[in-house]
Amino acid sequence: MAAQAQQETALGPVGTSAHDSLRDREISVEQQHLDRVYRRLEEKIHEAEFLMNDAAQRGHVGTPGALAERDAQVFRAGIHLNRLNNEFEDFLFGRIDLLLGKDGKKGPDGAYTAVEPAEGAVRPDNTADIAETLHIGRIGVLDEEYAPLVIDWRAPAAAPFYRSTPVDPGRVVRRRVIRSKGRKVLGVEDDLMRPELTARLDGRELPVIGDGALMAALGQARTHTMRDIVASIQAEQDLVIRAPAASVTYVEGGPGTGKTAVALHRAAYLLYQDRRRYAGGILIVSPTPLLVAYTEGVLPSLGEEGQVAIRAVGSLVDGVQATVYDSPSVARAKGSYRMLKVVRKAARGALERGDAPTRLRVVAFGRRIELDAEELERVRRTALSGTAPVNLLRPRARRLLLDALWVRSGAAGRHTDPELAAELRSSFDEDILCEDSFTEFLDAWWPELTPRAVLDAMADEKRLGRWARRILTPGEVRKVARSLRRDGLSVHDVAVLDELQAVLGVPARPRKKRELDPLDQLTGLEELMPVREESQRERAERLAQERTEYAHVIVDEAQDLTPMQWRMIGRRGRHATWTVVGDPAQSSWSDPDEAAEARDEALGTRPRRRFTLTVNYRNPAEIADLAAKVLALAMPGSEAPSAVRSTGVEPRFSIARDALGETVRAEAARLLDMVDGTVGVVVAMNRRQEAARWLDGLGDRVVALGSLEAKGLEYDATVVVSPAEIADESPAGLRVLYVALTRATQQLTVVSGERDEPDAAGVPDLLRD
Ligand SMILES: Nc1ncnc2c1ncn2[C@@H]1O[C@H](COP(=O)(O)OP(=O)(O)OP(=O)(O)O)[C@@H](O)[C@H]1O
Repeated sequence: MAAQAQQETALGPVGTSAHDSLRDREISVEQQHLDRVYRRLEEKIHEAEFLMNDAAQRGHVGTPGALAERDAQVFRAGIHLNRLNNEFEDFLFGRIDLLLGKDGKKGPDGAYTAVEPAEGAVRPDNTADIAETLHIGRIGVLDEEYAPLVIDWRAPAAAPFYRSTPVDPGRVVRRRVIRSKGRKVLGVEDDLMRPELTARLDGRELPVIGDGALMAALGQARTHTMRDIVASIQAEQDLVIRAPAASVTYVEGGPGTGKTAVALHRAAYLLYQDRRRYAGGILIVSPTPLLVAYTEGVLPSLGEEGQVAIRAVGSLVDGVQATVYDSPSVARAKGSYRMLKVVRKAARGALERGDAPTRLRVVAFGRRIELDAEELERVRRTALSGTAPVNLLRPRARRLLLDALWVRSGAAGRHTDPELAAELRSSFDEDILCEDSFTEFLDAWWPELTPRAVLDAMADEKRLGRWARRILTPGEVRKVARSLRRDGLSVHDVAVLDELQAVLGVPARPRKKRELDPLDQLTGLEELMPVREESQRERAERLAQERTEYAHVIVDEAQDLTPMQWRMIGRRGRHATWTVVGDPAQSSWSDPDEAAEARDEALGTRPRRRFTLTVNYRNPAEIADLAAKVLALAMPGSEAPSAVRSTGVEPRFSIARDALGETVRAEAARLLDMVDGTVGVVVAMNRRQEAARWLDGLGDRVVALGSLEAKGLEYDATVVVSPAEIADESPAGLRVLYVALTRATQQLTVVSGERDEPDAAGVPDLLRD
């Protein structure tokens, strides 16, 4: 608003056409710049292609030095081409006009580095000249003279674009967001950071267009994929994105404060800062596959393909994609620290199978020797003592069996001479080891256990009962065993599988010799080479398969992780730096203290850098105010973030008398007519399938979601079905309801059933004052 006022004062009263012509003129100024940028990009693409061809022509032979140089050249050109060829929707999106800086120093990107204006940059009569104009884009582009045509948004010189505010403007006079599609500039929106100044650029007064980019961005209709926020990152968010990578960056903030967006932009920023280091991989852990699908396009739109693996917590183990949810009580048993104890017992106990041999018979020195069940049991117990991974104990078990057979053979006391005794023993062992029956026995009696096989063994209620004695209640044992007999793994089973993998261990196998390209060895750069044919998802999957640990781990919706899940993620970041984002008020986990302990164990003693995000960019105030009522019940005393805008549209309440499905369908259809984008219908988890049927035929702008699946997502409009059902689903139900109520960017309808005890206006008990 300040910007508009300034514009009108500067130009005098203006009619619409004057207004439009000023806007058109400014658009054409930016268009000229964008044309120049594209001309330069084309030159760079030709250059990169030339370099690639030139390098290829140098062939595969040469001195190691020449080959290394060739490879490095191909690498650089490849990265470049990959970036340049990326069709960015709005390649160039920002501009700042700056006062003269304190010193005349330039940074590596060709821009002046000073944050504060030089003395005298503003004259006593509050006039000033613009000394520098910087354009900000998704990647940096230099002109022929190495002057910056576009500054990469992650470069230090771009920071004032995000950090500058009218309260603390630094050198920035005007901040402009440029909207473009392909090569065409469509619009500009300006914010004036120093409204008190009359600033001149090339002798003309600096014009100001529009009333700010943030509101324009927030008002846009939502699709099923998240957009980047690169053109409108706010100052408090920028501090998080650019925080140093070291140790743990811990970010809290209520719904809609941009935690997910910030986490994704931070991944892109870290790669920009230190690409080599993060070639070790960045892992982003997301709560659901729906949120992975929703966010997965953001990094490519920021110019980052590969290097970052975004994975749902149910897909962290290779080859597994769990989407099934356990009932709250089963989830609680499987996710808690108690399960760790059960898993450790199961991993050892799984060797005792009904079909395992109970007698070992061998022939050595021409005699038959036998170990009975009791003896075998004793050997097994001795072998299993301690905590070493079960699969690595097979050689120890074999040795103990040989010892027991040796004792049983009676040959032990035959020689007093130690050398002769040792020789005799070694030929005894050899005799047995080359017998097929011994190896067959060992394979059956001490097989290599897979996590899956042990999990299957846990599905047997009797066996699980033994392993979980005094750890789980009999009721829990029954329910957990039953859940494991169902088809398909649950999200919580995945952490159990991963723990089993750690407890069982993988025995060393003879290594297959990999055929190496000698160039790989020379440079080690093959990991960094962009492979253009691969999509982000394919590359992430490939990288994840190759990797068990990452250089940086970003955890989104961290408040939901169970202790077992923290352990699983912790194993992937033992040497990593971390960014952890979450909101305790949205936690669907019933025991936050236990989860906090597991989190602290995963993060170790690394120092924490804490940030809080305070502004809700998603919900209009009308929806945020309603959700705040549930927050007050779920977490009394905690503060809701303040909504940045208001739409004047109050949430709507509707009562479904006997026809829940029909009412929900009608409300969803109504919202589809009112908004351009998406509609989400959030129901209690056990109504998921039913709800999908209610919406049959309404088109793909509307989706039905279980309450736990709504996590992190957003829609133009939402229908929240029976708050009471959602709240009663689990001990964390009120917090889950808070999540459900905070998904809409424009409109919210609450449908109540009988259980909600709605008043005459349809407002359910839980949402009344
Ligand atoms: N600076 C910004 N400019 C424009 N849009 C923004 C900005 N910050 C956040 N948003 C938008 O606000 C919405 C909420 O952001 P995001 O999903 O990252 O929030 P969140 O804190 O993760 O929310 P939740 O905790 O509810 O999952 C998104 O649509 C995001 O694009």
